Amino acid sequence: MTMDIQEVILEILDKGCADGCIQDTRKIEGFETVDQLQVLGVLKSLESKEIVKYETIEQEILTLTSEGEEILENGSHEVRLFNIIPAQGMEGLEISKVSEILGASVGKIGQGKAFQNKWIKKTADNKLERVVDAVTDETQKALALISSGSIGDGGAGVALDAKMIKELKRRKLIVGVKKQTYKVFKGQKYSRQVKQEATDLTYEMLQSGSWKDSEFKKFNFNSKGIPSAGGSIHPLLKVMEEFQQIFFEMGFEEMKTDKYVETSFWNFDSLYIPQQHPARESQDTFFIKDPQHAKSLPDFQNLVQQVHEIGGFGSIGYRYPWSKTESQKLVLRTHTTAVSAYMLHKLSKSGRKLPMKLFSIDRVFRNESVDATHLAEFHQVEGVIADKSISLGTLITFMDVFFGKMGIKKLKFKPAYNPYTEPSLEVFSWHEGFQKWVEIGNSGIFRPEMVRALGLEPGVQVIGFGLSLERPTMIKYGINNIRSLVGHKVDINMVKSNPFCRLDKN
Ligand SMILES: N[C@@H](Cc1ccccc1)C(=O)O
Repeated sequence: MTMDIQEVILEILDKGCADGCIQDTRKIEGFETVDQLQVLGVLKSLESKEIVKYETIEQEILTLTSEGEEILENGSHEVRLFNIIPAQGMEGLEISKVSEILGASVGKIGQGKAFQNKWIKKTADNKLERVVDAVTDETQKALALISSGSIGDGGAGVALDAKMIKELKRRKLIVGVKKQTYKVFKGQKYSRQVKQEATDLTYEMLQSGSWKDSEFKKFNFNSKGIPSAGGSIHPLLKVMEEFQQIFFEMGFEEMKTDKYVETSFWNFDSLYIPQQHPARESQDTFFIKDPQHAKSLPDFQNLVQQVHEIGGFGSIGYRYPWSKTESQKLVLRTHTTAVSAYMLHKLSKSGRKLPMKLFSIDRVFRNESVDATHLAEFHQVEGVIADKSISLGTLITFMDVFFGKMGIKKLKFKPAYNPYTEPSLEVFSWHEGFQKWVEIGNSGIFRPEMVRALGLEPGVQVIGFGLSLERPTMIKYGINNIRSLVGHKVDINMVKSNPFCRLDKN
């Protein structure tokens, strides 16, 4: 049977009941087979529109067991026992006869109860005699009440107290199941007709003016919302964006880093890295097989060659024969400093005003053995500043500000070596979580052999620093294997479920 639950409830409320409410939704005519959960759904929806109010009542529904049913039909054991004993004044019944007439179990329980109720007594010659005239079968009556579902109405005149129910349960004549039922009242906005609530203000409503009389569905601020099915931003990209933001805040311009293949010239020679440097060997660098060499080199190659071979700008150079073919070798760039060198040259040639503040965040490649924290490719975050009267103090102050914006307050610098910077500083930060100093980057003041050859004027200094993007991302997202962050083993769910993070947390 399909029944409009809402319609029935509203109809009853409309007619009005004793105190204007429905006492028990379970007792509504025709609701015997209706699931109260369905009723609850209707009540909730009506309540949200303030059409009804309701209270939940925890109710114990009692049902008879098969033994209970049997007693309902034949009477209780004790009454059946009482009934086979002759009336008062007459000779009693021999105990041994009891089980013959009633069966062992009924007889035994019946005797126990009848003695307890002081209905019978035992004579010296093992006979049972009545002590009272007549008895009423309270058990059977209680079961009849339970069976008819009229408990609580008090109609039959038998008080079915908690003690009796407990006793019937103990005797396994009834079982109780906890269920919920509802008491329903008219709400403040009670109406027989339920208006369909609008969920959106539409163009049509505005045009026709119907919005004035429309009821709008309330927002449910507790609703979690539907998880978005579309793309999510990878943690590396989120952290990248945060770095970008810091650079922009500090007045940096982003460099174009879309070429993974560079000449050795830009990757090494222009940075005053000698051609015999171990970083230029194939264990450290990926060389391109086809084509192996760039067709030409920039026009200031002679100056670079000269600085390497005999020096200049106050330097005596490395004093070795510089090879053009070596410089033409194509490589997968090992650092984005290749791009910084290119941009410093290009911008100073075009007469760009100082200071020049440039940054990049992009992929670099190193022929390293891969493990849980190293891949043959990673992302480098790099910044350079060219200006007059820049000193080591400027570099340190800059780093304090830059890393401070990421929430990294405690920095320590350690002297290091780079062929292209002097002095060079390794940057360490105090990691609260790990309770130790962690290396976060590398930095320095670019050597005159490099920046003067690139075309920067005398008196202009350039500071630079670089760090990996993966390291802070792994720390932030608690990822300890780099392969979970980059490459084919990345779990798409990890990408979807990780929120945007701010670098300044822990
Ligand atoms: N190129 C360096 C980073 C760096 C950039 C600029 C100046 C000093 C150091 C590296 O690979 O680690």
